[in-house]
Amino acid sequence: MKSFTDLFDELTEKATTRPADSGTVRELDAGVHAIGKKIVEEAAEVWMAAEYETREDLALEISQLIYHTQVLMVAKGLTLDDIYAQL
Ligand SMILES: N=c1c2ncn([C@@H]3O[C@H](COP(=O)(O)OP(=O)(O)OP(=O)(O)O)[C@@H](O)[C@H]3O)c2ncn1[C@@H]1O[C@H](COP(=O)(O)O)[C@@H](O)[C@H]1O
Repeated sequence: MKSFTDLFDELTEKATTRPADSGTVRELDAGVHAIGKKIVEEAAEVWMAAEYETREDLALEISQLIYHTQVLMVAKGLTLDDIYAQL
């Protein structure tokens, strides 16, 4: 099982090593505007899943929202500590 920190470390590594088959690299290359749109899309899917779908569906949508949010963090050079400082 992967933790929030594990995923962030993995995405940071992908941004550095830039493997050709990485969706994260493709998303980073698409830019902040495109990543922001994914976040809005996933946030809406989280909302809809919470209202109308199963707990499992909701967990999946939340995981995707976390993923795209972390991609945005990497794109903008934010660290986990930058976020923890605001919690
Ligand atoms: N956790 C995720 C993850 N969650 C969501 N996604 C992406 O978000 C998409 C889901 O969005 P949608 O619901 O819109 O599904 P979709 O419409 O089929 O996707 P798109 O057409 O929009 O690409 C997936 O297709 C993935 O592209 C993720 N992509 C990668 N990860 C993890 O990130 C790590 C690095 O991945 P790579 O960079 O691809 O190696 C790995 O551990 C992966 O498991």
